[in-house]
Amino acid sequence: MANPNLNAELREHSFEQSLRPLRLNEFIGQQKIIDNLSVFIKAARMRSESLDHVLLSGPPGLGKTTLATVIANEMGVSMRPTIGPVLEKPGDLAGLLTNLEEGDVLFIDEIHRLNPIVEEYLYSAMEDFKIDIVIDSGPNARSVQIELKRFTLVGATTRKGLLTAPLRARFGIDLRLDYYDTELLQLIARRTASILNIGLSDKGSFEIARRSRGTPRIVNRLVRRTRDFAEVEGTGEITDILADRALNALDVDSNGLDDMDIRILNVLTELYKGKPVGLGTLAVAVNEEKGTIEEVYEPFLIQEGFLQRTPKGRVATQKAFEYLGVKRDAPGDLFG
Ligand SMILES: Nc1ncnc2c1ncn2[C@@H]1O[C@H](COP(=O)(O)OP(=O)(O)OP(=O)(O)O)[C@@H](O)[C@H]1O
Repeated sequence: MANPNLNAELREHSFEQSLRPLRLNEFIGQQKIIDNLSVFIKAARMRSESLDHVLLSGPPGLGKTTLATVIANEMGVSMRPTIGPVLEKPGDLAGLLTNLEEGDVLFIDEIHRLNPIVEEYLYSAMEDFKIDIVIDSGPNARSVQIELKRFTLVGATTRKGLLTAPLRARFGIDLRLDYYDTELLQLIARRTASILNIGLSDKGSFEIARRSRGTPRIVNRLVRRTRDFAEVEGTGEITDILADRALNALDVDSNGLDDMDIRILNVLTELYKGKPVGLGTLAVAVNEEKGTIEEVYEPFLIQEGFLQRTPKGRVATQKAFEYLGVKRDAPGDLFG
């Protein structure tokens, strides 16, 4: 039987693909990264060399996969995508590497989740464009060196801190993507609306942008969802009033906090009353995975000043108490 979650994921994936900027000049925002990349790409092309290996880090949905595609397109080469944990054994990596053409981009998403043994093989591939693989086993086992064509590894990670030092050191270009401001997200919303062929007023794009957690992927999702409301209920144009109604119906609050953000803050303010809470305890309390809390929810809540990470655990800030309208205990009672 068809898996409805899988179908929804596939639809979401092909929707994302259709909106992906393909060239540097279509990529909105992250100006410093784009300026630097265009110099590195131009220089590599002038020397007819492959681009140096690139590490892209930052929270999900900010454009790491998109940038890897853009890099390949600008270099005029193909991109072979894979995901760190999919490469279970050195042979999986060798298979990929030996199929690359000169200058190709190998994109490894979630590179912090590479199997350590596979990672070791990657070192010599990145540095010397060679890998040693062991063939046969027992007394016949022997190591064979395979020469690779020069390629560019683009690694993406939401958790740069988890990368080992030797792997990090092998990337010549190290770029960190940051959350986008509202103005840039408005541009992205307009671009998406025009691709989807739906009207979007200025105020409508502002309403969507400011409620998108600084994230292009969320802008795109909200444009698509508000379009449904506009088509079914309205005049076919996304206005601020319609966007507000649609986003409220989708449980996206006026600051872009969603249901899980609010649950996390509720646990920290109401249940633990501003005391530090360990990640594991928090994860159980909100019924979400630790990694998802760390990679998806916390960075935005920290950036917006709702949550702090302390050595003793996660703590809600005064702003969080005020935002939720939760009364704070007197300071003397705090750690009692
Ligand atoms: N700067 C941008 N301009 C326009 N659209 C963008 C931009 N950055 C990302 N997007 C859009 O946002 C969506 C998500 O981007 P992408 O998949 O590249 O994010 P990611 O950082 O790789 O996420 P993850 O870490 O989850 O893999 C894509 O549909 C892409 O088209």
